[in-house]
Amino acid sequence: MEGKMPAIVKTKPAYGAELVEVDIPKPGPGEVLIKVLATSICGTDLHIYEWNEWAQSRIKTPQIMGHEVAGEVVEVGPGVDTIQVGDYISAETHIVCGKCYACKHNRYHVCQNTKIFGVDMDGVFAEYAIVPAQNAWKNPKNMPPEYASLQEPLGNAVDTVLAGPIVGRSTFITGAGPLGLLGIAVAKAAGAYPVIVSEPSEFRRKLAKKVGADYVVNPFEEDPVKFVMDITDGAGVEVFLEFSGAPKALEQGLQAVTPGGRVSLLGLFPREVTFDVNNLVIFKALEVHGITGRHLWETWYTVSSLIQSGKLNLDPIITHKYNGFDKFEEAFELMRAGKTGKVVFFPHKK
Ligand SMILES: NC(=O)C1=CN([C@@H]2O[C@H](COP(=O)(O)OP(=O)(O)OC[C@H]3O[C@@H](n4cnc5c(N)ncnc54)[C@H](O)[C@@H]3O)[C@@H](O)[C@H]2O)C=CC1
Ligand SMILES: CC(=O)[C@H](N)C(=O)O
Ligand SMILES: [Zn+2]
Ligand SMILES: [Zn+2]
Repeated sequence: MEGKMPAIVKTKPAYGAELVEVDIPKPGPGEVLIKVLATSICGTDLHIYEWNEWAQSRIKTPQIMGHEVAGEVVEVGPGVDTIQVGDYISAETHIVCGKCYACKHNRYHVCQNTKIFGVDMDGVFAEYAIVPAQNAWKNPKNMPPEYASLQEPLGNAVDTVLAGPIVGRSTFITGAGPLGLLGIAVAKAAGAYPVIVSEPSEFRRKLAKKVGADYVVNPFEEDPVKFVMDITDGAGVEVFLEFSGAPKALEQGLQAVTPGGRVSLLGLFPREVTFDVNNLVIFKALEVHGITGRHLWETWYTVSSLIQSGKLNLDPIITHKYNGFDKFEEAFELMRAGKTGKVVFFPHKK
């Protein structure tokens, strides 16, 4: 395929990005070219857009942004025999080596040589994009592209929620950003009850209720730990899921989880965190899980089945849909202001 295409490019090592015409890429050995049908913004894209400390340490400009995607394969590179033209795919963002100690122990999600597209190489905020064939995930033809694009972050949420037993378990979630909202949807679909959500943004507390949260609390106005204890008759919750990356939320969640309960930590903290490990973890004998990426490939099977089951209440989470990329700056600013759930672009819709 020859020609030019619009793409959202991090052109300079500074705040923002630009919509520019770039060459449609050619798939190399082991790669496929997809027509991007839907692509969604992740919190990591926002870090890159804002050009925070982490982004400055990791991103090489100029680079096409984005890593959440659903598309149709339009060209395959040399040596590709698992994927063919016409396949409808999404993509695992972690490109793993298959050779390191972690990969040899089937822990691909923590491969020591992970490269992430849209982070370490050109991404998918464009009309066409390159995906390594080893990272392609085939979608059922009837899965809406906006749902298919959400499978990657849904994978983070699934690994967070389903790190242990959840059916009938009382659950406390801190942070109802896009990922926390997906976590609420997964927890409810998996039978957690009650699901109690702590979130300072009123817009996102309302979204959390729409997605299925049983209780919501504003941690900036009332003590979420007391709120949880009142609901659980002083026992605390069986499960604490951290989706905010706020140090205070972490401490509150560890106080709110019942002794012997379990904890999943997905949120990334802005700096090192100090808290009373002896009394909040050790003497409570908590089971604590660090969550990153997605288990390859079982998490993708779980996500796809959950979406096809119709039990995931995703529609309230997709708050903004844009045809083309023209209004991408509006999209990023709204997300930055915490006034969105998931934001999806449809590059070919006019
Ligand atoms: N471990 C991993 O593999 C990945 C981790 N992440 C991280 O997961 C986190 C969630 O991602 P997004 O939803 O996109 O982030 P986000 O920043 O949009 O959402 C975080 C939410 O936490 C809320 N919050 C802030 N302080 C709080 C407090 N004290 N108590 C309760 N809620 C509070 C904010 O209002 C916001 O709605 C981020 O830290 C992100 O960097 C994202 C992708 C992958
Ligand atoms: C880097 C990312 O934001 C990505 N969603 C991931 O799972 O690693
Ligand atoms: Zn992401
Ligand atoms: Zn590896």
